[in-house]
Amino acid sequence: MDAIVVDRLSYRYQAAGGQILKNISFKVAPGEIVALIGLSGCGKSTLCLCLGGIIPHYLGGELTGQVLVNGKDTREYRVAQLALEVGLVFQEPDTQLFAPTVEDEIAFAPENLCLPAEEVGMRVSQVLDTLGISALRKANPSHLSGGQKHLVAMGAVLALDPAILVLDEVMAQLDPAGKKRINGILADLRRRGKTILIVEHDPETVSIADRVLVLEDGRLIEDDRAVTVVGEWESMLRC
Ligand SMILES: Nc1ncnc2c1ncn2[C@@H]1O[C@H](COP(=O)(O)OP(=O)(O)OP(=O)(O)O)[C@@H](O)[C@H]1O
Repeated sequence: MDAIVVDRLSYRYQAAGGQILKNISFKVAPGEIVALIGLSGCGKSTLCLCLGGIIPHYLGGELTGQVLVNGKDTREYRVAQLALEVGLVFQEPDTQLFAPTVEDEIAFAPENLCLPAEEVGMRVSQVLDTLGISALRKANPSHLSGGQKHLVAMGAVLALDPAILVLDEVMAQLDPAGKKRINGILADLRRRGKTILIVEHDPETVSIADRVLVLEDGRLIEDDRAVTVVGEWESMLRC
């Protein structure tokens, strides 16, 4: 079974305006890392919100076509149920972080599932270790750098152990060393069987990806192996 199936997806926000996503179809196999690139405003974040069910459940609007995550139609499952399948890390980590410490932040979702305290503690330690942020355990998330906040937000979703991760520009605020570190983390997560869709502006950051999807004005214009498309994309940017 494919991890993600997007079939003829079109979407228009509730507010007046045109279609943001236009007849998009693609599939992602389990364990694949797929990069989604495209110019600002082309609809990348909107597509991420569709994958997590935030669209249409919270934002309404007009959605046609189908989105399946691990076989679940996002229209038929609640966002909380979908969160067990898809971990969504938003572009602005501040919208996701609210707890007084990093460990509370990461513990929040598994605690909400009423998992035993011992299991929650184990998940928190594992996630901190995977992301290399054990030293930040007692830190206040609001005092961290943008890049560290993204790691904590990623930790909060990884604590639910979803099979699919959707990362919306988590590397934008990182220096080259930080980007390299995230690429290492993604490679590690892939080894553990996770499927990852990562949105980035900068094609350089998607070197880890098996495939690149290119979105232009709400349309999927490329779905190809990374090497070819990144080369073409870079030349487009140089024009
Ligand atoms: N809640 C909303 N209501 C109405 N229009 C919206 C809403 N959110 C985004 N849009 C519009 O949808 C279009 C696509 O936005 P989106 O954030 O998905 O693009 P993006 O490719 O992720 O851009 P960026 O790379 O700058 O984050 C934009 O024109 C944006 O103004």
